[in-house]
Amino acid sequence: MIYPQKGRTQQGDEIMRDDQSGTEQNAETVRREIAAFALEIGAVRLSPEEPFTWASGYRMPIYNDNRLLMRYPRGRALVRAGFLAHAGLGAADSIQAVAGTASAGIAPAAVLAEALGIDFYYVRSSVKGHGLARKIEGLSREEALLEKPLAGRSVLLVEDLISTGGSALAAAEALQEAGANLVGCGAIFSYGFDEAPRAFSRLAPPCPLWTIFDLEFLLGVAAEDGGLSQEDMETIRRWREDPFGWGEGR
Ligand SMILES: O=P(O)(O)OC[C@H]1O[C@H](OP(=O)(O)OP(=O)(O)O)[C@H](O)[C@@H]1O
Ligand SMILES: O=C(O)c1cc(=O)[nH]c(=O)[nH]1
Repeated sequence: MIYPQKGRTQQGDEIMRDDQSGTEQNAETVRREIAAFALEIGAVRLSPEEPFTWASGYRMPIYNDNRLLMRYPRGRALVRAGFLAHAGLGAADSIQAVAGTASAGIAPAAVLAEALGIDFYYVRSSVKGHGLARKIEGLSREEALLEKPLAGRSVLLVEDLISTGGSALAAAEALQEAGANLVGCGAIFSYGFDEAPRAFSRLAPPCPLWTIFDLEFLLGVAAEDGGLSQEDMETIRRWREDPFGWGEGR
């Protein structure tokens, strides 16, 4: 058997060594590396001529595919380190479980649950139409018998990406309805639109929303490292003038 050389995409050990420190400096280092890596592997794609349709239905010229980050050992190590470095996880001791949003939030949530050595669930966007007919998967036999299966459990929701925040909000509501004490929602990436915090402000009790990095930060890294072409930077600049109106009539 031929074993692959340990290239950049397979490195991870050195990131994992001190990813528990949770300092701002560490968070900043990981944020830089994850943004640079996302650009390097082509996770950020631009297609103004044939726009992407987002989950919210909007037509947009940009698509950030975090699933590609999860493909690589280095990407998984950076995601793990990014979550662990976040100040919101300073109270990690009080978190009893991580719940991922289906489907792209499942892998990062499982990676984090493993790193913290705690339980893992995932939340479907709708109740499954067959089998156990569940919306929240991973309930123990005992939990499944309860009307509020997650009553009293402190759960962190993990999403891969926040655009309007609608998908994460739906999962958060499902967890709260199941009785969970939702301690926060952490995502790998956010576009930084006002829509997401606005959507989350509807939650009662409130749930802090935070991300490892956002579009503004990614563009800063791209400008310094040349991770995006001038043409792509210009496309993004024009789109950002009116992101939700950009796709009208296209
Ligand atoms: O903030 P929002 O406007 O809700 O958009 C973000 C959501 O869109 C994507 O999921 P998608 O529905 O494409 O499904 P997938 O996770 O199964 O790929 C992404 O994984 C987020 O869940
Ligand atoms: O809003 C979305 O659906 C969306 C945007 C994006 O950039 N990447 C993604 O996976 N989903």
